[in-house]
Amino acid sequence: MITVNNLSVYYKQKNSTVQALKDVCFTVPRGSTCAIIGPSGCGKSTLLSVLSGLHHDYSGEVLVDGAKVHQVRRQTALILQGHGLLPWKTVWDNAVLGLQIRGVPKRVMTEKVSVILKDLGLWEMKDRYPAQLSGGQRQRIGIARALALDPDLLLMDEPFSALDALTREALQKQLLSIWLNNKITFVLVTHSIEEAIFLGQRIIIFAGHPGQVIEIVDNPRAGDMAYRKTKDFHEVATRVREILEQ
Ligand SMILES: Nc1ncnc2c1ncn2[C@@H]1O[C@H](COP(=O)(O)OP(=O)(O)OP(=O)(O)O)[C@@H](O)[C@H]1O
Repeated sequence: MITVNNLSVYYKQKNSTVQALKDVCFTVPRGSTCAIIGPSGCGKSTLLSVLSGLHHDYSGEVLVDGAKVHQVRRQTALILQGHGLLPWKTVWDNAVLGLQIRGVPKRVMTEKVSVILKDLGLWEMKDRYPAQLSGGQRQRIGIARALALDPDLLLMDEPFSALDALTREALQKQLLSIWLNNKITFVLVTHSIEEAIFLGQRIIIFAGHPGQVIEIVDNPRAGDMAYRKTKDFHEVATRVREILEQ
């Protein structure tokens, strides 16, 4: 689904240039999950901007579904940290926003968003405003809005970082069931080793300034709800921690 070859990104400022990524190479198979982890400032968010088509000033090759990424792609959804909710709109109005912008007929929109809100446990609160919800519920509206667009690729930038541990685990599981039911490809940027291992079948470890890939760990058991409590899980966690500490 994703092929990245020798990707380098520079941010040009008035009097200087910052290189954010250097010679990044990796692939993500269709329908699989991938976690991107690395220290602050190593270019993870920049990578998501490139993959989403928001940042197209790069060198190297970036292909999504076989096509070069040079603009925002219709079937790619991006969920950012702040979830981008409009505070003056209700849960329902926030969730249908993307479909409204695309001019989807009201009946189709209502059917689709109703199912998604029910699946995500947001139906009862559809007339509330974001300020009247918990952090986890707000994050789920962001996910609902993204899913309503029927993406085949879901990109997430630290979606659960502001949540407490239990809410975070509940949302991780919810994300996995969405993935199991919809078979979309997802790429998640995270600072949490646990989260990367629970959710990422491929874990891409970044380091440095400019950011480079230092290791790619295959983690095929990600996606199994019972994985977190296994010995394998803790072994992979130790390995990833050692690589990050190098
Ligand atoms: N618009 C910009 N202009 C100039 N430099 C930028 C810009 N955006 C990011 N950078 C720089 O590019 C590098 C990578 O930033 P990026 O936000 O992609 O890292 P990150 O790994 O996502 O960081 P964090 O984990 O802290 O969110 C950093 O050195 C950052 O200062």
